[in-house]
Amino acid sequence: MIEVRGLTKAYGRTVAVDDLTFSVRPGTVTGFLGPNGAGKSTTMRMILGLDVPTRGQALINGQPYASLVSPLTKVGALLDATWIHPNRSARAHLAFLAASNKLPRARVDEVLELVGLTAVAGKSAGKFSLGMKQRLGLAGALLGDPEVLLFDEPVNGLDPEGIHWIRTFMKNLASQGRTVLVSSHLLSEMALTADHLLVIGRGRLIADQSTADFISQATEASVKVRSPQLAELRTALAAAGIRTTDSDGPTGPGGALTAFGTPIERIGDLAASHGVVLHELSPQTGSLEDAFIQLTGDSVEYSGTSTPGPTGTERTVAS
Ligand SMILES: Nc1ncnc2c1ncn2[C@@H]1O[C@H](COP(=O)(O)OP(=O)(O)OP(=O)(O)O)[C@@H](O)[C@H]1O
Repeated sequence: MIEVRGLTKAYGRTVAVDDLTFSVRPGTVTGFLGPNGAGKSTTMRMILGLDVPTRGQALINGQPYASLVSPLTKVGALLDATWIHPNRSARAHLAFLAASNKLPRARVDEVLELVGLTAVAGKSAGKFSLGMKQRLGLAGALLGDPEVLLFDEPVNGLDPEGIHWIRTFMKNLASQGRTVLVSSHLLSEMALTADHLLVIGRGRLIADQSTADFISQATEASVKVRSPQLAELRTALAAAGIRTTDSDGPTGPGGALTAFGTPIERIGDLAASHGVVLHELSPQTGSLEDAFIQLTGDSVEYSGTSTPGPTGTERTVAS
């Protein structure tokens, strides 16, 4: 369990983290989201005792990091996978970590096996691909078999297979009853990985709720309907006071509409009562990306226009 109470960090006049209070519970993957510069890394660094809070505190299983005995057995972290001695082999890197934390040497081969690096354990880590470095970073985080794990952007730059592997790996760690906090900008990936979300903007807490609630609260549920009798259906829905839009947009092939604010059963019943044939009737839920943009819009420190500037480059304006 991670508990953060009134956590604040100011760098001169910049308040990077502003009075954050939340708990990260065991048994689930908690996603830590926020626009660039929101304060995610600073928060993680304070939880891990790498930065000193200006105010407030962060506790791991009831204790600040600094007072943990054998901290690697309580909390493991992957903050920067490229932070490896380039000439050291994966096994030597982990053996060094194990020795400096008085952890059993046998654990090195166990964690290499867990992350699938046994076959390359003798190779220089400097020659590893980014995906292999991420696996080595995970192995380091798991060396002490900790209950609490923090991962900062663990899937950054990985290919789809690597992303899938890390997703499954994190879900497994949570299902073993561990506390897993993971930050990422890959929202479609976080929607698949995290059951719970902490969302921050400009250092402040915006949301602390289940991923499903976060999405449904910020986006409007709707129903997509495809029919060869679209005009009749549109008229029938309008007569029933149901708002619709053209699903395929002005340039699409037509034949489908989206109806808002009405249960799917009522749409189906109305179509049947007007003798309208349906080829599709499907519920549409908003995406995590839609919800994120909706709820963090005011917290984005630097936003770009989507219109290229006169030289063809994107204009960026501070909001
Ligand atoms: N050592 C530092 N000195 C001064 N300012 C800092 C320092 N570290 C972070 N900041 C500032 O604190 C704010 C939060 O930064 P932080 O890296 O925690 O955000 P983040 O949410 O992790 O961002 P990103 O998603 O871009 O990695 C930013 O305005 C950043 O410029």
